[in-house]
Amino acid sequence: MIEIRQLTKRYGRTVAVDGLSFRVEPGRVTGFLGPNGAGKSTTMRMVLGLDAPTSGAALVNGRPYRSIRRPLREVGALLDAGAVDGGRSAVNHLRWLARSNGIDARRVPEVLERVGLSGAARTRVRAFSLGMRQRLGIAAALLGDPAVLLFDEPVNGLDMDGVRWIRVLMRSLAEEGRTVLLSSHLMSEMSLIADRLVVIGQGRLIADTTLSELERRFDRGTDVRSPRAAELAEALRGAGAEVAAAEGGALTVRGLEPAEIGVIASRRGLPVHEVVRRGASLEDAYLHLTGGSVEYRAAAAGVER
Ligand SMILES: Nc1ncnc2c1ncn2[C@@H]1O[C@H](COP(=O)(O)OP(=O)(O)OP(=O)(O)O)[C@@H](O)[C@H]1O
Repeated sequence: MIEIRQLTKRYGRTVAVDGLSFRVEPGRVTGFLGPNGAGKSTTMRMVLGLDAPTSGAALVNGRPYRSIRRPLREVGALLDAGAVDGGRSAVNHLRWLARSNGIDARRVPEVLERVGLSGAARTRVRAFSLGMRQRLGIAAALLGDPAVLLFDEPVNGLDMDGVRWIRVLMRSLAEEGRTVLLSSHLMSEMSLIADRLVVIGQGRLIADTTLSELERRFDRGTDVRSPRAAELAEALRGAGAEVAAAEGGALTVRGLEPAEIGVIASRRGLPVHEVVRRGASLEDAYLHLTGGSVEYRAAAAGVER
């Protein structure tokens, strides 16, 4: 479990994190989402004891990171996949990490296998692609078999296969009962991977929600086309739906599933020519939530004044 309590971090006049509070529970994948400069990395660095809070607390399993005796066994993290000595092979890098943290060297082939790098174990890291570096960073995070995992932008630069692979891995880590927090500035990626979302903007909490709750809140409904649209609209409203006129004479219906719309129409003998479930636009939801909190917009407003 990760607990962020009224966490604030100032760098001179910049407030990077501003009274932030949330919890990351075990057994699920939590996405930490926010535009560039929102304060995600700063928050993660404070969880990992790499930066001291100006006020408030970031706790791992109830304690500040710096008071944990064997941190790699409790918390694994990938912050910057580039921060590895390129002259070392993957296996040597991990062996060195294991040795300096009192971790059994037998973990090294296990984690290489888990991230799909067994075949490249002896290759020097400088020859690795970005995706392979990400995998190596994840292997390092898993080395101490920790219950809490943090990944900063783990899908950065990965192709669709890489994103899918990360999704499967993150889910399996959560299913093992671990606490998994991963950051991204892209809703499209987070919606594929996370089931809970903590959204921040300008260092503040904007939303702490589940993906399904967000989909429900930002549901765009179902478009229905009928030559007897007015009668159908009345029948659907009578069943509790919210009905609006859409483009080209169609109706946009919220509050009823397509199957329910079909049943109501057929009971009334009303012909239906088309039913299209539009679902939620999570990108719209994200823009709606973070609108106004984007750093460059705030900066531009400052220039205008
Ligand atoms: N060491 C530092 N010194 C001064 N300002 C900093 C420092 N680290 C971060 N900041 C500022 O704090 C704010 C939050 O930055 P942070 O890197 O935490 O955001 P982020 O959400 O991780 O963004 P990104 O998605 O771009 O990585 C930004 O305005 C950034 O410029």
